[in-house]
Formats: sequence, C-alpha cells, structure tokens
Amino acid sequence: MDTRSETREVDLVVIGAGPVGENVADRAVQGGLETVIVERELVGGECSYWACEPSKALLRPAHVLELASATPGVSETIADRLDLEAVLKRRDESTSDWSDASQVRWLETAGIALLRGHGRVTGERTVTVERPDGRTVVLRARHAVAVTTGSTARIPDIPGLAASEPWTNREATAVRTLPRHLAILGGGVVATEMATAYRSLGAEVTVIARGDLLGGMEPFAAEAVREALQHAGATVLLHTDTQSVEHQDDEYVIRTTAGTITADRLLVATGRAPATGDLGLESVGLTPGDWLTTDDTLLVRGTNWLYAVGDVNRRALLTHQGKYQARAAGDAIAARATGTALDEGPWGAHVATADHTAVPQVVFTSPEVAAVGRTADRARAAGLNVRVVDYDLGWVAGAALSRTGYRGRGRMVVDDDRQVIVGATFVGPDVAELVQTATTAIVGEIPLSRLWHAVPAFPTVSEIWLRLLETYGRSESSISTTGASS
Ligand SMILES: Cc1cc2nc3c(=O)[nH]c(=O)nc-3n(C[C@H](O)[C@H](O)[C@H](O)COP(=O)(O)OP(=O)(O)OC[C@H]3O[C@@H](n4cnc5c(N)ncnc54)[C@H](O)[C@@H]3O)c2cc1C
Ligand SMILES: NC(=O)c1ccc[n+]([C@@H]2O[C@H](COP(=O)([O-])OP(=O)(O)OC[C@H]3O[C@@H](n4cnc5c(N)ncnc54)[C@H](O)[C@@H]3O)[C@@H](O)[C@H]2O)c1
Repeated sequence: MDTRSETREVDLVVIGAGPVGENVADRAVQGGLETVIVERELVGGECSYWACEPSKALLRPAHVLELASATPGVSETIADRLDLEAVLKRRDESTSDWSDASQVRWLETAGIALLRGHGRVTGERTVTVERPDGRTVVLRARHAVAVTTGSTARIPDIPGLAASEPWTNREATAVRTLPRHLAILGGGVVATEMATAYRSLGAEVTVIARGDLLGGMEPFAAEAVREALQHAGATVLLHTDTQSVEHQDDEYVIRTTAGTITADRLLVATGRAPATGDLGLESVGLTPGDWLTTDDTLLVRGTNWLYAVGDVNRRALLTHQGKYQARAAGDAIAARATGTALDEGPWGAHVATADHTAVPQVVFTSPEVAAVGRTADRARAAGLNVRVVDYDLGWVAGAALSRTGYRGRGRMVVDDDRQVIVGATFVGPDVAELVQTATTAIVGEIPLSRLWHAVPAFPTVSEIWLRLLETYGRSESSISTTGASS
C-alpha cells in the first residue's frame, strides 16, 4: 500500500457529493468559502443513479400508458403494453449510463474542488481521505466539516436474509433482466413504487408488508394504492411477518406468517441506515453507525464545527428536503465563518424550520400520492383542534376531463382554532403538482378566509382547492375576520 500523504488546508470540507453535499458546497462557495467535496463513488449520489431518477424513469411509461388508455381517441391507436427495452434505455439515459461526467463539470463551474476517495473524520475539523490510488490526503478545515454521506438500504435481522444476497434499491433500479416473480419485503415508498413499476413491466409481484402500506401517510391514500396494486395483479400481503429466507438454485424461499412464497428475486425495501459506519466518528466522541442529530442550522449537537445534512440526519429522507437543509447549512457555515449574524429564528434564512411541519412528498405509484404536513392523526396527536375536510377528486371537472373514469380524493387537515391548513393529502392520477399549493399555504400560514381569493382556473384539477374550501364552509368568523382586516 502506498503510504504517501499530503496535507491541505481549506475553509470547508464536505464529505459526500450527493444532491445534498453538492448544495452545501455550492452555497458555501457563493458565501466566499474555499470548499473541497469528497466523494468515494459517483458525484450525484444515490438519488441520481440508484434512487429518485432511475425509479421515476421506470415508473413514468406506465403512467403515460394508463393516461393514453383512458383517453378515447388515443386508446384505440396504442399498444396495450410497455416496450421493456425502450423503458430500460430511457432509464439508462436518466442516469447518464451511471457516468458522473456532467456533474463533475458542474462542480468545476461552481468553483467546488472535488477529491475522489473515502473520507473519514480523524479529529476536530480534520478529514483524512483515502484516495483510489492508495495515497491519503489530510484536509484541515479552517471553519467546518459537513457530513452529507446519505444512507444505505437497511437489511433487517431475519434468519437467512442477509446471506441470501437480496436486491436493494440499487439492483432494482439498475435492472437489466426482468425477474419472472419479484417478491418485495416492506410496504413503504420504495416497495410500493417498485411494485408498481415491475408489475407494469410484466413481472409477477408479491409485496410482503408487516403492517399496512405507506405507514405514516393518510390511510385512505395507502388503501387506494393497495387496491390499485391488487387490481393490476400484484399480491399484497399485509400484517405479515417474514420468518426466514433461503436462496437456492436461483430461487428464493420466503417463509412468512401468511405462508411460503417462492420467487426468483427478492427486493428488501425496509428503510435506510445512516452511512456513518466507516466515517471515523469515534475520533470525535460520536458513535459510528448512528444517525447524526442536529439543531435547525444543521450543526451536530455538542459541536461547533461539524454539520450533518440530508439523509444522514434523519430529519426527512427526501432529496428536495435535504437540498433545502443544504441551502440553510451552507449559508449558516459561510455566515459563521465570516462573522455575519445568523438569522436563526423560526423560518429564518439559516434554519430548516419546514422539516418539522411542512415536508412535501410525492409517491409515484399508480395512483400517485402527494402529501405535505400533518396527517389528521398526527395533527390530533400534536394537540391541535383538528377539522378534516375530504373531497372526491372525480367530481372536479378538470380531473374528470383529464381521463375517463378518474378516481381520487383530496383531504385538507385544518387547525380549526387558527383556521389554517396544517396538512393535505391527494391520491389519484397526476396529483403530484397539487402539493405545492398546500405546502405554500402551510408554510405561509395563509388563513382559509384569504385562500378563498386564490381562485383556481377552470377546468383544472386544482379546482379541488375551491371544493375543499366550500366543503369546509365560509364561516361567520372567517367573513368577519376578512372584513376586520380590510
Ligand atoms: C429507490 C429510491 C427512490 C427514491 N426516490 C425519491 C424521490 O423520488 N424523491 C425524493 O425526494 N427522494 C427520493 N429518494 C430519497 C433520496 O434518494 C435521498 O433522500 C437522497 O439521495 C439523499 O441525498 P444525500 O445527498 O443526503 O445522500 P446520498 O444521495 O446517499 O449521497 C451521499 C453521497 O455520499 C457518498 N459517501 C458516503 N460516505 C462517504 C465517505 N465516507 N466518503 C466519501 N463519500 C461518501 C456516497 O457515495 C454518495 O455519493 C429515494 C430513495 C430511494 C432508495
Ligand atoms: N417518491 C419518493 O419521495 C421516495 C421514493 C422512494 C424512497 N423514498 C425515501 O427513501 C426512504 C426509504 O424508503 P423505504 O421504502 O425503504 O422506507 P420506508 O420507511 O418508507 O418503509 C419501510 C418499510 O419497511 C417496513 N419494515 C421495516 N423494518 C422491517 C422489518 N424488520 N421487517 C419487515 N418490514 C420492515 C416498514 O414497516 C415499512 O413498510 C424513505 O424515507 C422515503 O421517503 C422517497
């Protein structure tokens, strides 16, 4: 092994060049800091190559085919199934064939220095990078180190499972040969999206969920996804425990409380583990393998120089939310380095306040689920005086016009004392774009009385907003509140 090593001094070291690390670095550079980003694999991270992008590329063709099939005048002219090879080719394009050349070029234009290799914290403000050629580089940060190493698939402790070498999100999103029968362990977002994609491509699919699907989301939305998966021909086993897994002769034998399942592939989609196991955290008194807990400026608790941003802090395991944290963290790091006052109050420029109450998410199943903020149950558990307003999306003219037989539902969760929205969930075809209005209303704490003046265009699916307000009612108090403030 080559033991030569060099030492460099910079303002900020970012470990992990996923979407979050790239954004921390970008903001810090814009704030005037000399920044090095360390990456051991591909610049762009999990999201670009084995998560968000390839999974959505696998899912989109099925959505388009469904829409076309439900549109008379088009349905008569199209094939009734997807072209697997073409779908995979488009998936390959979505990952740039697993090349990070364009993202490396972006780093260059953004003024961020890239150091390839495995980074480990080896002391306060110190990161040692093991380069692919065996050399080491010691990076000393004048100001801060940001850990943006993300997460990896968590393999539960089920007898035989780890040894059976199951698929994780990596193999499932990079697939070349479609399995005949894909069994999926888990009932969350990865499980339901991959079940939707693989079923649409023609594989037999069995989902083994230990509870209901999409735990943590509104039950009516999870129920619509379950129904649709079963209607599409997938087997969905709920409240089913997996007892053991064997892998022999290209066959998985999965013993569960609902019976034995055999499949030629098994995908484990049971959540994520923080990528902190081999990060040198013990050198600064932290525990390897733990999630890193932070304050709202993303500073790791108990330190004044170490930041944890994105999946690795477990605040919200989503690209857009991690990038939001990254903007706050990068600006906070630059402000602290230059002695500028921080805007740290709730909703300030240097804090990720929205993580607590306004995280949007779209699940790209068929139907889609788009949700933000609190579910009705969570709002009640938080002690709010909750009123739940539901409306059938199929009754909205824009939705009914968008395809034959549109089915869906929208829910807004209202804090009735303040008459503001604290949560919203939509389930139905193409509801993804509805969630941003809800996010704006929640973050802006827009009173319902004012939302009446945000008129949705006719005939769009957004008219669900008008219907939800009408169902809630224009109360005497909201009318007089409006009058008093004008
Ligand atoms: C199948 C799937 C689909 C998803 N779809 C969506 C979606 O549609 N929308 C959405 O918002 N979110 C989605 N997510 C979640 C999203 O992928 C993550 O939230 C996002 O990737 C987190 O970004 P990150 O930068 O924190 O971490 P990552 O993307 O994991 O990047 C971390 C980077 O750090 C590097 N690294 C780790 N350790 C070291 C080290 N010691 N030294 C050097 N480099 C290191 C890694 O190689 C990696 O490049 C999906 C997740 C999965 C699994
Ligand atoms: N469209 C999107 O936004 C999108 C898509 C995919 C993934 N993601 C993100 O990636 C993260 C990971 O997704 P995921 O689906 O792996 O996690 P998840 O937390 O959404 O779901 C995990 C599932 O595994 C089950 N599970 C956990 N431990 C188990 C065990 N020991 N045995 C059996 N089942 C077990 C849970 O009950 C749950 O159903 C999520 O936080 C998600 O937000 C987002």
